[in-house]
Amino acid sequence: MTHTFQVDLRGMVDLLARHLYSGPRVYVRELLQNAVDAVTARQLIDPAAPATVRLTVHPGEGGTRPALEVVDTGVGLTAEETRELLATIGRSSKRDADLGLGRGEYIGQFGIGMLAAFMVAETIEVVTRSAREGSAVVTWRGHDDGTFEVSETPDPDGATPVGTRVVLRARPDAEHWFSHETVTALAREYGSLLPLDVAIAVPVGGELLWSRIGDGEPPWLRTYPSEAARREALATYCERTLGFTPLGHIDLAVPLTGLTGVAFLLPAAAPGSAGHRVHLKRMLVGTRVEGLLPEWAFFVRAVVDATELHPTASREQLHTDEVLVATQEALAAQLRAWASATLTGGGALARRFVETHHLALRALALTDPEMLELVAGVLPYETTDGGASLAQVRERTGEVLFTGTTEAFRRVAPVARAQNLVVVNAGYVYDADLLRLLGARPGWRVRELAAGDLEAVLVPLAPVRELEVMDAVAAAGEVLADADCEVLVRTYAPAEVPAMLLRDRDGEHQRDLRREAEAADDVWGAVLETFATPARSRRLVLNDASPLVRDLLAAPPGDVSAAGVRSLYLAAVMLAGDGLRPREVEQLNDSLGALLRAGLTGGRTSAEDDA
Ligand SMILES: Nc1ncnc2c1ncn2[C@@H]1O[C@H](COP(=O)(O)OP(=O)(O)OP(=O)(O)O)[C@@H](O)[C@H]1O
Repeated sequence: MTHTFQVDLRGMVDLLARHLYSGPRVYVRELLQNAVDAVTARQLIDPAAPATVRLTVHPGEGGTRPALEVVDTGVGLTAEETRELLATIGRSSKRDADLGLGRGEYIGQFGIGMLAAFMVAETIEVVTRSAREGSAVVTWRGHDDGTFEVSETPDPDGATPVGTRVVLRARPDAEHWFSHETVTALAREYGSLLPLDVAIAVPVGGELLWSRIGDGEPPWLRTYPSEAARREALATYCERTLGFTPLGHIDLAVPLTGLTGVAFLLPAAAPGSAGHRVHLKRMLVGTRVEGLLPEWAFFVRAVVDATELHPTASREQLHTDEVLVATQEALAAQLRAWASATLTGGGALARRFVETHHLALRALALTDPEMLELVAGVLPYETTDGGASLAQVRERTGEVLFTGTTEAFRRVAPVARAQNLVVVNAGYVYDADLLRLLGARPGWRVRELAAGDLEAVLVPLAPVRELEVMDAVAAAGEVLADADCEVLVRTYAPAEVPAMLLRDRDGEHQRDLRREAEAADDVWGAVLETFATPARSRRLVLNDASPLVRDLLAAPPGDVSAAGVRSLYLAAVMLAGDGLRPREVEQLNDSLGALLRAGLTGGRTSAEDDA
């Protein structure tokens, strides 16, 4: 024997309310949408038929619950259809070629919209007269316990006009969803761009006046007396719907998916995309819809309307399919073309755009080579020669030398600046990738600053001085042997910098290898040894222009000078942005202790005291 699935309506409604829709508010959208779809269907049969939707809120009085009435001049339903469509969850006339005309023209398609109404209604009454078979008026009454009744009243003279009246009576816990203000606000929010005559009754001095919902034509499609007037109207629209005054706007159009709209430039940098305001067939889908624009487009928020994109079942996001992907690609190309034209053209907007959205521009530059060259020409970077674009740096020096972190930049900047070495601070997000890509482009030489670059511009000592300090340097080298650090003396500006630590990526790698070799067993250690070169990976460059260093080099070898060398080294490590390890903290304390005691005892160390 074959059985039919039973549906627990309360359970289904609970599921919808809690897990599919963002909340009961969508019930207004579902009603509006059914009315609009019904009117669309009637227009296809009879283009001369009236096309209106009227909403009336009936406040609860004298023990009755508040109710919302929606009357449309749509296609209506026969008795058969009401049984078939309204009482079967998942059944929709809009998907089915037999029952309707396929889903192309309609907003609905899933056959669950009516259920949404049960999130707030105890009973739903539908009184309808079909445009196709209009001899009777059908009344369908559904209850939230899952039961319904249908009755038919003959109406051969057509006293009741073709169309449908839906009345929702509030559930006791949902009466607040039926206030005039709430219904008006929700209807305006969802229906502001609907192309039909949709109006809500406003009680004025005991009378009801019809107030039209929405503007009908999207503001970006209207005609304006001038480009300036259009710009202003769009800015006002952006303020009203998105809540900010835009720096400017970018027109969007993808004919393939019937998409039109505008992307508004945010007036301040945003950490990521806040989503977009998306309409499908003029009905609002959501105010924070994801996936429409590419990820790098976080400098804009868009408002669009499309006919061929598909919603998810909740109708609050877009369904990710190939149509959406193709649309996203087309929109990405339009944003890129706008950015390219604006940046090339220069001017006030281009300046504000670069100033405000440099991070987004970096992200954009990673998406295509042409944008990369353009961004390299306009994006300001901090360099040791003041603010400049990468193209300007290349022009000045033939090559772009950069530090990969801001800490590294701060460390080398004073010395590099004093030596006229132009170094770019490429420490921001995306910079490393950007410079790597740029380096691979013809005509660009891009390189991360290496220890050798700085060393090369530091002035070597005169031979006589070199001889003078030779022993002191060798002694200092021994002090720092355990830190894997070589000691050099050079003269450089500014004299206030007594020492600096130079490191190579390569050198650091060698250092790691050596450490591993020490820890590894003999065979593996020997293999690693073959890769490691004996050179030290770090170099402490003492500045012979610094009086402090000159004193240190002139001091007799011993605990005090060793403590001095150790302190300079550890200070340089900290300045390089590296934290001290526990062992190094101990060494720093020991060195400071030695120096302090020497100072307090007039140059003698505790060892000498003991003797
Ligand atoms: N105002 C109306 N006039 C005429 N037919 C209606 C009306 N409201 C609902 N219907 C019929 O009831 C069916 C079921 O409606 P329901 O809102 O549950 O689903 P849907 O609109 O088809 O799809 P979706 O779940 O995507 O909203 C519709 O397909 C339509 O045929």
